[in-house]
Amino acid sequence: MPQPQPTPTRPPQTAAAVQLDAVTKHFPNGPDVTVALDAVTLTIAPGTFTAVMGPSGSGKSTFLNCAAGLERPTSGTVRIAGRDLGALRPDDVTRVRRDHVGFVFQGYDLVPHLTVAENVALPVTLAGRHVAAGRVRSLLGSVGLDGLQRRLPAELSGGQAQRVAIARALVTEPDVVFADEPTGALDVRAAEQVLTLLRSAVDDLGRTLVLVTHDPRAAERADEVVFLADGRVQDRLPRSGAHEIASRLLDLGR
Ligand SMILES: Nc1ncnc2c1ncn2[C@@H]1O[C@H](COP(=O)(O)OP(=O)(O)OP(=O)(O)O)[C@@H](O)[C@H]1O
Repeated sequence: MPQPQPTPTRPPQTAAAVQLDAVTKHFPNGPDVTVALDAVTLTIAPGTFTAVMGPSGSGKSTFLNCAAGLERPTSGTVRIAGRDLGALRPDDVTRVRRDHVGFVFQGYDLVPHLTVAENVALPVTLAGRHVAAGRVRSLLGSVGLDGLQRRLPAELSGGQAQRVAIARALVTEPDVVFADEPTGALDVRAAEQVLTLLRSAVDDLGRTLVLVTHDPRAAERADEVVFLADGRVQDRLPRSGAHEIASRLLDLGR
């Protein structure tokens, strides 16, 4: 008689790049509680670009911080690449973030005394690994910054600094890139360049992008726009023009 074979252990199935189930986040507010997120359930498919919009105070940054594993929800579950962050020890959450997630923020967040090349390599060097100089050069080339690797952040324009931040977010080949208002401080032309780069990270590299923005022109590049209001998902819109997105946003405020 053939013996039954043991079931092979498989890595977790990752039909979703990011999965939020009933995620709630409360903040103490004097004697009261602010409900920043209220039972948010959302699946973000791999290789897609999702824009998150909503009025000020609607919970966008809290959503991003919880979805990226930077903040722990009060209740509910967040999965990145199939890993339930709430079930992991803090060190393991850090490892999931390091291995699977890249970040781009409005303020670029470059280290001022490190060169452009050192800033790009930082997520890898912080993890105790080495990144080949050629890889950093080619990433800088792909964001249009050939030849700037020895500059310091203070010697860059805002658009250049944000492109360095994008190269840094991509250096670990993350599954998901979270971006919080990455074009908020840029003029129209630099913003267009940054959005084109982020879009191509999705289309050409297969990354998943989750972008918080107030700008309908940024959101019109997304495959889906998720509208938050009062900490809840109020509306979703498949790829749409800036006018349609702006009018949905206005409707939320009514
Ligand atoms: N650390 C905190 N402590 C207390 N309350 C907080 C904290 N962070 C956020 N909040 C509150 O949670 C709610 C959601 O805030 P959040 O920053 O997520 O909104 P947002 O949509 O990103 O706003 P904005 O567009 O103005 O940046 C707000 O009422 C805010 O005051």
